[in-house]
Amino acid sequence: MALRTLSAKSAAALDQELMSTGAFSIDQLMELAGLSVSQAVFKLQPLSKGKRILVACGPGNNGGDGLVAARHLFHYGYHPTIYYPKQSKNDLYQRLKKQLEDLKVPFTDDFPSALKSTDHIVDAIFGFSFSGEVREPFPSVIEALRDTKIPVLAVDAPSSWNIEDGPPGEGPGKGFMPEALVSLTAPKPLVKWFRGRHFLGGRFLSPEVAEKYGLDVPKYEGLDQVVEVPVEGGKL
Ligand SMILES: NC(=O)C1=CN([C@@H]2O[C@H](COP(=O)(O)OP(=O)(O)OC[C@H]3O[C@@H](n4cnc5c(N)ncnc54)[C@H](O)[C@@H]3O)[C@@H](O)[C@H]2O)[C@H](O)CC1
Ligand SMILES: [K+]
Repeated sequence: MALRTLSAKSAAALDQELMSTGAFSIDQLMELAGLSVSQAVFKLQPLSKGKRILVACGPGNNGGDGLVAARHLFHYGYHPTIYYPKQSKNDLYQRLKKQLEDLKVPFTDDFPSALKSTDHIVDAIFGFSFSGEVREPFPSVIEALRDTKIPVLAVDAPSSWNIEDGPPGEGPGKGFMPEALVSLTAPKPLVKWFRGRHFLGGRFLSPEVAEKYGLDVPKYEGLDQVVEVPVEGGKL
């Protein structure tokens, strides 16, 4: 049975509730999200299969999840490289960036070259607040993600997909189908169109909040922050 999904509006409302009555801070939520992303990478791309991970980060919190994931990946023994062309001045992102710089994690402006020397890609460009047509400088990046043979893990949404209606019928993201997706807290409606390996992260929700939003909480194993879940029509 397919997991219940959360619309973009409900996902934003849930985050707001977690940060108000739930008493979480944005830093905590992003840290947990990024930790889940890093564990999904570990499951898809064990160190023995290649350590070079290109993390493409967008301007919002989806990009922040990517920055956090990169830090964890460094400590697991991977060699992350960051593409982060639209950097926010916000203190949270600046601190995440500083933490990576202190680890000597490289930042690159040259996405096509970075793509030639990586084993896996994390798409942390846009999440549930994406809307409209992809604006510069991201169209060519989305096209490259669409065309590459290197596996891509999408964070919360394949970037450029409409959160409710799924893959775009035109534009750079037309035909973009990442190998894997890690949904944060709950899958978004776009998951209906997704064909690939699907992970869920969010092992911190209280039973009350899960019930209020009608969310399924699958069984996480051991210390895992992600669990692999079936895609619609697929089997595990
Ligand atoms: N619940 C959790 O586990 C958490 C998930 N998190 C992640 O946060 C994103 C949502 O973050 P938000 O900042 O609201 O938005 P996005 O990152 O999706 O994008 C906003 C960013 O992108 C720009 N933008 C929007 N549309 C376009 C466009 N067409 N072209 C170019 N740029 C565009 C917009 O201007 C903003 O700058 C969620 O998916 C999770 O990944 C959090 O970490 C909290 C906990
Ligand atoms: K994404």
